[in-house]
Amino acid sequence: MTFKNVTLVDHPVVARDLTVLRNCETPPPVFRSALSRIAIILAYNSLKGLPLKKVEVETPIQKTDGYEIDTDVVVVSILRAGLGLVDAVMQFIPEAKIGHLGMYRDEITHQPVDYYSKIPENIKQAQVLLVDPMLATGGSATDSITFLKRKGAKNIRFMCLISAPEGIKRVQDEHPDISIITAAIDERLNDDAFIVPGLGDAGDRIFGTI
Ligand SMILES: O=P(O)(O)OC[C@H]1O[C@H](OP(=O)(O)OP(=O)(O)O)[C@H](O)[C@@H]1O
Ligand SMILES: O=c1cc[nH]c(=O)[nH]1
Ligand SMILES: [Mg+2]
Repeated sequence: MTFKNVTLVDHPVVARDLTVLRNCETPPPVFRSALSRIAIILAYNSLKGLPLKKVEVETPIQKTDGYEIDTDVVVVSILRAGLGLVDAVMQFIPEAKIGHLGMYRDEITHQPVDYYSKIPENIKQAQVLLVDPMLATGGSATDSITFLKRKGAKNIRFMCLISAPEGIKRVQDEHPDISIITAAIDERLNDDAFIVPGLGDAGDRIFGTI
C-alpha cells in the first residue's frame, strides 16, 4: 500500500532498533536508548526542507555565505509517549519552543480523552512538528491536529515511529495537508485497537508502567 504525503524512513539503524523496540523482552532503559536513536533519524527527516535565510559569516580566513533557519519551530508532544521523541528534535533546533497535549485513549471506546494543554504563542507562524510514537486509529493525532489548527497553526508535520494504515488514512481524510514521517507502516489494528505487530503500549514501555 502506498500513501501520499507519507515519508517512510528507511535506514539500517532504524531497522535494527525497531526490532529492539518490538521485542517484548526489551527492558525500559534499552527501549529508551533505541527510541532515542531512531528519534534522531526521524527528526532529521522531519526537518528536511525548512526555509533558510542567507547570511554572511566571517571565517578566520574571509567572509562567505552561510544560512540561518528562517522559521520558528514548535515541537508539540502528545503525552505521555511523545516525550520520548522531543529531545531528538531539540538537538537539531535547540531554540524550538515545546508544547504539550495531554491525551490518553479510553481503554473501552479507544477514543482519545484530553486532560492538559500548553501551547506556545508563536504556533501561528511556526513550523509545527507534532510528535507521538504511535499512530493507531488516528484519533489522538487527528484531535491534536484539529486543536493546533484552532490555535492558529498553519504548517504541521506529524512525526511518529509506527503507523497503522487505518491511522494514516484517518489523518489524511481529515487533514489532507499534513505530512507524516514514520519509521514503519504495520499491518493493521487488532480488536483492542493496538497496532499489529506493533510494540505494545509505547507509554508503558518507555516509562516502565506495565
Ligand atoms: O491513534 P490512537 O488510536 O489514538 O492511539 C495512539 C495513541 O495511543 C498512545 O497513547 P496512550 O493513549 O496509550 O497514552 P500514553 O501515552 O499516556 O500511554 C499513543 O502514544 C498515542 O497517543
Ligand atoms: O499499539 C498501540 C496503539 C495505541 N497506543 C500504543 O501505545 N500502542
Ligand atoms: Mg499508552
